[in-house]
Amino acid sequence: MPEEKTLTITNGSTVKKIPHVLTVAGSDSGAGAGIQADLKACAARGVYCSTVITAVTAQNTLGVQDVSVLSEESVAAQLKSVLSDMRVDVVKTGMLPSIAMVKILHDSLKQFPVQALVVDPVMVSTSGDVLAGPSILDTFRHILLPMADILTPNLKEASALLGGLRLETVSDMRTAAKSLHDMGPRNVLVKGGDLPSSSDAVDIFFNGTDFYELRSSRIKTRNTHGTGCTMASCIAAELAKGSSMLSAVKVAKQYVETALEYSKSLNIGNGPQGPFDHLFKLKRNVVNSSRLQPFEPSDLFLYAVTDSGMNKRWGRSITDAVKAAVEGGATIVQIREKDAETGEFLEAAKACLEICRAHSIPLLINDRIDIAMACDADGVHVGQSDMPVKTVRSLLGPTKIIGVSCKTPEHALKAWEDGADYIGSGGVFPTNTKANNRTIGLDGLKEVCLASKLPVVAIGGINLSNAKSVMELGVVNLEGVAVVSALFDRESVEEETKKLHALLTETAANVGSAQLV
Ligand SMILES: Nc1ncnc2c1ncn2[C@@H]1O[C@H](COP(=O)(O)OP(=O)(O)O)[C@@H](O)[C@H]1O
Ligand SMILES: Cc1ncc(COP(=O)(O)O)c(N)n1
Ligand SMILES: [Mg+2]
Repeated sequence: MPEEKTLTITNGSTVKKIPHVLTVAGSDSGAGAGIQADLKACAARGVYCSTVITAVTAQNTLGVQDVSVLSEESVAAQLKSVLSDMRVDVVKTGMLPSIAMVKILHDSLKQFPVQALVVDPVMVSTSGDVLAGPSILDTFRHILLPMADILTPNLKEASALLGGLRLETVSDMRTAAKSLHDMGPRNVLVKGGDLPSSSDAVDIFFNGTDFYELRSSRIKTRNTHGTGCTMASCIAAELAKGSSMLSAVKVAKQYVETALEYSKSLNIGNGPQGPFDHLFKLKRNVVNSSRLQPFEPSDLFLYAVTDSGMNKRWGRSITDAVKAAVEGGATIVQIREKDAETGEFLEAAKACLEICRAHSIPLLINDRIDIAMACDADGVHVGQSDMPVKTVRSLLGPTKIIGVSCKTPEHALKAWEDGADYIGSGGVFPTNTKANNRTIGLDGLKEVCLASKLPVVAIGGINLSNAKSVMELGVVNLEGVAVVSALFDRESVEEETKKLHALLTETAANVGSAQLV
């Protein structure tokens, strides 16, 4: 995951830093919500998660059968243990069942300040069971809300905090977001999962100045237990990675939607509200058991992109070209056929897929989502003017790899919000492979990498004589180089790939021992 990559040198040794969220919440024995949802959501987002347990609930898909509230001393001790030792970036709160616990949290955060506090004011479970009684409302209003960087109530919680205000429309949700903001939290997200009349799942985000209406399709599923906890944890995770608040909220919404879509027909328990699968990404291609590993940023190390014109010039078939690149050490292949007949392209893609599968490396298709779907390729690569990433994601499902070409930090941020897996950035150097392609240079590449939340592969005019200068940038998120001419416009594709692989390996060894910026 890209977020693990900040390397720091202390006394000559290399230390890995991982963003860290602490959740202060209740345990759910059914593991759909509460602490268990928080752990899974953070794991799915590549963030470390520590836990302070406030209560132990006996819960399943039918409802809440029992609640045991932990002692205040235990909660205070857990908070001290984690906060005094473990460098927490963001704290997320869920079930806080007593006034004293809110006060203890307040005092702990005064003593050990963190970068942000995400408050999910859990009061009533979706099954209708009370998790924190109305006597806590004043403490929430006067102590908890003013501490929050973001407050994420559902409709019932927003209504309770506002003294029973009726919330039935999106316009009511805006009014509620504004009134809650007046109580002190820096940002408010009123979640509309339970909005009765809406065919979309609509949330309202308010930052004190602007309102944002965040919409996703409403997934038809019984498996929505834990959506609120997951949403708040995912926001916390993205904030811990350094994201802005609006971006964190958008990513969290997209993540919940994708997880629900992927889990819509899961069947766990006999009750009306089931849990969903947070770790759906780990299941990539398991069904076809052809490529068991999920996408790894290191797959981008030596990225071979085929070119139909070059293959023609050298009298090679696409499959011969791909086979040579793979045998020379390419770590991922993209087939880019701008003028092939569809039937012919599909047959070639199937043959290339077999070669790549035999070597356990991913095969992506440039632009042609239909071809990728037809041959069950590992994913696609799209440009800024091709099909939008969100649409591609909905067509290909959550587990396929989606790459997108980005020239600016804004492109990079959007790619991440829309659910891409990596970005290609360039042209780094001038190139003849693509007409009218603006060169961004090493400086432009560096700027994109620093802004990106996704792994980056550099592309455009990269060859044996300049690849070293690209990798020596030593910038975070830069995982490798993508090459066209330097491999495929040559006599021996395999030899050229081997040479480039050796050069990249040597450069990576030198860069790896220096500090990343
Ligand atoms: N069926 C659904 N399809 C898509 N998104 C949903 C669905 N149900 C809830 N959500 C989303 O999940 C997040 C949690 O919202 P909600 O379920 O209202 O909170 P809570 O779980 O705290 O009651 C929100 O972003 C909401 O829009
Ligand atoms: C221990 C615990 N904490 C929170 C919730 C809320 O669940 P949801 O995320 O569906 O609002 C829950 N049901 N149990
Ligand atoms: Mg919910």
